[in-house]
Amino acid sequence: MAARRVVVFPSSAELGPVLAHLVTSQAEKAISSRGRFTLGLSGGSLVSMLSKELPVLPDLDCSKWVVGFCDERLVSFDDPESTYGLYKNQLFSKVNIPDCGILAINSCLPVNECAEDYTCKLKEAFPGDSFPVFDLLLLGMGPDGHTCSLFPGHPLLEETEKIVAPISDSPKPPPQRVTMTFPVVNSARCVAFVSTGGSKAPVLKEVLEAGEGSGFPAARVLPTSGELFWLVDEPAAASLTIQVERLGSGAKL
Ligand SMILES: O=C(O)[C@H](O)[C@@H](O)[C@H](O)[C@H](O)COP(=O)(O)O
Repeated sequence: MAARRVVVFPSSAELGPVLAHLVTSQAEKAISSRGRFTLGLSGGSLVSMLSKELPVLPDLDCSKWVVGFCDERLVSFDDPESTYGLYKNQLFSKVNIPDCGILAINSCLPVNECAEDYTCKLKEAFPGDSFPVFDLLLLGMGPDGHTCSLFPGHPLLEETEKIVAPISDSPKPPPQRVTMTFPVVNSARCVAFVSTGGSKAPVLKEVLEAGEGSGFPAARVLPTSGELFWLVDEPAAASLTIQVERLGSGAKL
């Protein structure tokens, strides 16, 4: 595994622009070497952060982006709980990602079929990869240590074969979701967690300081050969005793 970087910002106001720069610099790198940029999005506070920061970047060109979802709630796209629906209204409407470059679930299907359908879409978008290799996955972490829709103690944590798994007993509503599995997450070239707020402090300490032994799903995100960033704010970092980097808004990672 490549080295992990834990970077602490005074608040999410300083973190946002640095995250946007990470996204665009990974995009440039990917497009110049492979002709496209594959990005996996998560919900939560990432939606508003990315929607605020990306569209204001001068000369942002997303015409070669392919965007998937690290997990998705199985609700219709016009439901306020739909991660796709939120991104559509807040981000996709403002940047030029081609419609064919957005890999969304089919929310009309029952959960098992929905996961199979999304698996097919990912396989088509990543021909030849046994697990899709995304250039960048953006992840959040809940105060319970979940990431994607991989929840503490859930059997899906042990999934080794599927690319996408259905879940119908999510402890966090809505109960029906589809999620990328750890083999996909850990195949990515770069993974960046964004975690802010004091409610994350105890779990962040466990995840970063006890690692996999903590048992928290977020601690199992250890890209096999990719980079791993933890971008956090001071309140989330309040209990950390490990060495961290401290950066402000003009910084580049
Ligand atoms: O599907 C969900 O229920 C959310 O998307 C959830 O998984 C979220 O990503 C994390 O709880 C982190 O949330 P924050 O980004 O708000 O910290």
